[in-house]
Amino acid sequence: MSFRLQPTAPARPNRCQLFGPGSRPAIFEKMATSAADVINLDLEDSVAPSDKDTARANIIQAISDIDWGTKTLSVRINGLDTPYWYKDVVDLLEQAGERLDQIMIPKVGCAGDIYAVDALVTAIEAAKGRNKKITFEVIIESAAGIAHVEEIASASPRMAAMSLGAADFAASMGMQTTGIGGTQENYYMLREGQKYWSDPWHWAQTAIVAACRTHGVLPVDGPFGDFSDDEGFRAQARRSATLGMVGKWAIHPKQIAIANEVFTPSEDAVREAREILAAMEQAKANGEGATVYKGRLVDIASIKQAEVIVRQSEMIAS
Ligand SMILES: CC(C)(COP(=O)(O)OP(=O)(O)OC[C@H]1O[C@@H](n2cnc3c(N)ncnc32)[C@H](O)[C@@H]1OP(=O)(O)O)[C@@H](O)C(=O)NCCC(=O)NCCSC(=O)C[C@H](O)C(=O)O
Ligand SMILES: [Mg+2]
Repeated sequence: MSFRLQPTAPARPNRCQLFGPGSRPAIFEKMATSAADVINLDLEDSVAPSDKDTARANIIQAISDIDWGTKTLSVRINGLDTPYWYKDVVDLLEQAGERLDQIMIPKVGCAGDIYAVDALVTAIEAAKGRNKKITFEVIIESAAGIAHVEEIASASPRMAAMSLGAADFAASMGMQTTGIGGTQENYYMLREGQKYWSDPWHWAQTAIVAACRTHGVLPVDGPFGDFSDDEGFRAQARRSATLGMVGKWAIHPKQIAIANEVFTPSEDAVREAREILAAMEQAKANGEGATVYKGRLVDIASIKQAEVIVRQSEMIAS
């Protein structure tokens, strides 16, 4: 371990982030009563330019009027390359109640983007005497974003979460696909005439996970566009969870249950983790740093791996 200890990410459930356009207030109550841990009310790409003002007003109203329970309540503002974002921040921070937890900043390209929003948010919080400090989540969805992913993760103490936005990311990278996440037909290895599909999102996901874990930020997998493909969504979510991501977006309510299932450690996984911890306690009592569990080596690193699973399950249960 480095002399500098790895900071812990915010201890909150973040298995599923449910999105809904700010221009469609009829679904807000349904979002609030859903099983998603995080709600993302959108002002950005699911809202037409002509609807931006109405969507902003709908969201401000709904933040106070609707009972959002214990969910993390987040609003996705417009990108810093648009004429909308400053008004999103000013109106939300000046007019929305204290129930707002978080702002999602899309298409971030460098730490300076976070700095700009932080400066504006900090000034309004002070001017308005807001008691609760707003946290930030960002979307990595451009070549610049992934190239500067670590400076972005450490850009502000407000940073709480970071997602991969597969659609804009693919466009920015010039990828030959119109799919949003999942298997891409032409991304395969060929051996003895057989195709073996690889995961084109893998490298960006691991870069995000490493940057987030270095700086105590939650790494999250973004959208999976084909909401009729449950098994494709499940497979993508399982890969993300295996890599260290804590959750995934839902762009349709039917994706929520699958995300919650995948990002909640199973009873078997928790039982096994607890057994490994017990085996290592016994090893320690015997003066040993390693032992055998179900025919395989477990050692001091295994304690940390098992603790990740136990901590996740305890945090979700609490
Ligand atoms: C995708 C949708 C437009 C589909 O809506 P709809 O046609 O109404 O779907 P259904 O008829 O199947 O709906 C069934 C019931 O569920 C309710 N519903 C629908 N959507 C939601 C929702 N998001 N939250 C809660 N409830 C919802 C319907 O009202 C129906 O209810 P009932 O009649 O009572 O049975 C729509 O789902 C939608 O708008 N989804 C979110 C789109 C969005 O926000 N996109 C932005 C995020 S993805 C992105 O931006 C890309 C990213 O940035 C990147 O670059 O990768
Ligand atoms: Mg996007």
